[in-house]
Amino acid sequence: MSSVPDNAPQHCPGTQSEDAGKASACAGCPNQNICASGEASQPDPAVELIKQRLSNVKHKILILSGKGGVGKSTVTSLIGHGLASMSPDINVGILDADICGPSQPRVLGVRGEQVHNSGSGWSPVYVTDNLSLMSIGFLLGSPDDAVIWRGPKKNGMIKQFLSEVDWGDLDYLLIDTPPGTSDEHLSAVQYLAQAQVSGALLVTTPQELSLLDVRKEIDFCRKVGLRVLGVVENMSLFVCPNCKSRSEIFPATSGGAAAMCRELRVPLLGALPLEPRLARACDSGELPLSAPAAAAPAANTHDALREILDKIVAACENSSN
Ligand SMILES: Nc1ncnc2c1ncn2[C@@H]1O[C@H](COP(=O)(O)OP(=O)(O)OP(=O)(O)O)[C@@H](O)[C@H]1O
Repeated sequence: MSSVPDNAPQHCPGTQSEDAGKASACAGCPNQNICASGEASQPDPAVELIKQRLSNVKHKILILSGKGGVGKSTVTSLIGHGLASMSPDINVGILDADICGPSQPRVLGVRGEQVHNSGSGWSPVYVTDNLSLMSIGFLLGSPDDAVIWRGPKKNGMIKQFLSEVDWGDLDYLLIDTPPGTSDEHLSAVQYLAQAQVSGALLVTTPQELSLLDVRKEIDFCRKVGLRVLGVVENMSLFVCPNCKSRSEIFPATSGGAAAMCRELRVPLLGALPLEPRLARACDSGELPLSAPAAAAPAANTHDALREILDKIVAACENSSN
């Protein structure tokens, strides 16, 4: 991974270089003194702390999307609940690291719950017996409060989230990140460097606009050495509940996620339909997979989700072998 900070001048030799802080390019750089002292090349102690903290978590998955609003949080909650529903022995945690728009407490129906801090760290909120959630949403005074933080404060919160939540033993930890590739993503990847992340799962709609941004995410993953577990295409088709006709609400003019995955050689995990019942369940905080039959998503949504879950389980098992 590059050791050149974002705010570095042109021709920066990198913080790990022997010339760090001493090259002519370093003159006037705000980091020059730190680099020259050798401090910048020291590993951040948080990396080791996070490795220890997450040592009881078998599979850690980052959920990324290029664009906002493509359903990343919805898909994260569905996958989390879906994995937890496979067996009461499978323990799943969701870390809502979407610091500027934490929506998991609402989607999972635990808005207004309190998190407690004890000697062993923050306890997450339990959505079901084997599905837990930690979100900055729990720490805000009101759900309508806006979080306006600069980079260092956001990075500090990510570090705290990764190092101070007492998850207990988990089979899967899903880390729901903000849209795009920002400082927070880079920080998360750097903090998780020693924690053996299984990989990243990318969420997109079939629209070219969303796919363009997912291409950037895939490039990001490749640059930081993060394995792409696969892509989920969300809101791909709409099946009319009355006449059963199928429509592409977000047309896949360039072949959708399938064509992109073929071209970039990344796995397509599946496609979830546009399903009004999912949107309604998420708004009301009802877990769609536990909803009564009249409000539950249609069979094709369940089948699509099952296929995605099976592929995630297989990809994670593969990465730990
Ligand atoms: N498959 C789907 N069918 C119907 N509605 C959906 C589907 N997926 C997501 N939605 C709805 O789309 C809206 C946006 O979803 P969501 O909040 O999950 O997106 P997001 O990518 O996490 O957004 P952001 O990045 O801005 O937080 C929500 O109202 C959600 O209920």
